[in-house]
Amino acid sequence: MSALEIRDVRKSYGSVETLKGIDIALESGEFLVLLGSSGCGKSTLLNIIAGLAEATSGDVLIGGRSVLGVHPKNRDIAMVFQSYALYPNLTVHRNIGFGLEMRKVPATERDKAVREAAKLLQIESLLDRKPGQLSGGQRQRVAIGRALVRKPQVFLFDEPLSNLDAKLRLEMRTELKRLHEMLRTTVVYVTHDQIEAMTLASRIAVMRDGRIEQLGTPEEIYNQPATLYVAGFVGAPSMNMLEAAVEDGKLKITGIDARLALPARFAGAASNGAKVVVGIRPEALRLGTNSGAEPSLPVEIDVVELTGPEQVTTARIGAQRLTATLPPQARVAKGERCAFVFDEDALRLFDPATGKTF
Ligand SMILES: Nc1ncnc2c1ncn2[C@@H]1O[C@H](COP(=O)(O)OP(=O)(O)OP(=O)(O)O)[C@@H](O)[C@H]1O
Repeated sequence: MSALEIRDVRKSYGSVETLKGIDIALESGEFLVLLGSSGCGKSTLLNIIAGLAEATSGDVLIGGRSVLGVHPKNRDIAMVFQSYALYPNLTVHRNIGFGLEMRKVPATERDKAVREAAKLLQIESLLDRKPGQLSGGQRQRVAIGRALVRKPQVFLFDEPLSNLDAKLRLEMRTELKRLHEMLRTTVVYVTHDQIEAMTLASRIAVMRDGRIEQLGTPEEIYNQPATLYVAGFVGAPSMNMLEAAVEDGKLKITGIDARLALPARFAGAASNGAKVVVGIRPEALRLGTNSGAEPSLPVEIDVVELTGPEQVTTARIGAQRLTATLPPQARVAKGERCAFVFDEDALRLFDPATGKTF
């Protein structure tokens, strides 16, 4: 039995279909990240799971039970929002215990649960303060504490870190990962931050325009993107995409004479004459020579940006561009002609007509 199952969920606002048939089944303990750009329907889906919005059709099952029509507070879920929604006049202790207080949980039991959560979140010393006396990160911990004490079957997070500054975001991300590894509660987490998705998720659903474009482990999403959209969305700098065509069993990059061998794994899929998009990650490219010993692309260096751990190097290849993340000691200069080499395994091929991988 799945901990959470979403069956062909659709949602329309008037004549606009915001969710166009979403299917997901989560095992207990999974950490699912809904990843996608603004407006793709992530929050709508989360709100439908929470019971804050109603699906136009389809079903949501929590622990094998359909929760359609079930009030949010009876769904055995707890939600953490981007705006922490704490009660400013109540102490941290009462904020964390508020849900339990509403359910008439006796004070001693409540106190025990609050202290347990506070200990997990390392905010025991703050229990007597009011939210106004806390930093952003501490407030977010309180909001998480309030969800924790309910011991729900599923945690729902809606961009919980987006109000924090970069450093704190990173700390809280690690904290969330630690908490999940400890508690192993099923999580659905909405973000548009691909690093958050890659680091936290056991699986990522990349959403686009009301649909799931790809559902897979972070490793699958990164290494085997199913579509050009996914390939471009995950990874920074993003995957290089070169226009090319299949000619006599080779890949001819548009606008230059260079040809690459067509890897055997694509031989049956991409037919002669077919236009293709060649995908290759910036970190798969190295400086090398056009000796023919390994696949190589002739380039002219255009922009070199040292970020500290690497040099993000953008080069021209005909009228197209290629970005390589090179080690800081690589000697490259604007205007230089050289070759980027790579392992054949790193090459991805997409059909520009459908956007899908071959
Ligand atoms: N109550 C509503 N009435 C009408 N349209 C809505 C309503 N709520 C959401 N939408 C629309 O549905 C689409 C999906 O919105 P949703 O908030 O789910 O996207 P999102 O992926 O979470 O985006 P963001 O990252 O910006 O929050 C958007 O086009 C939005 O304008």
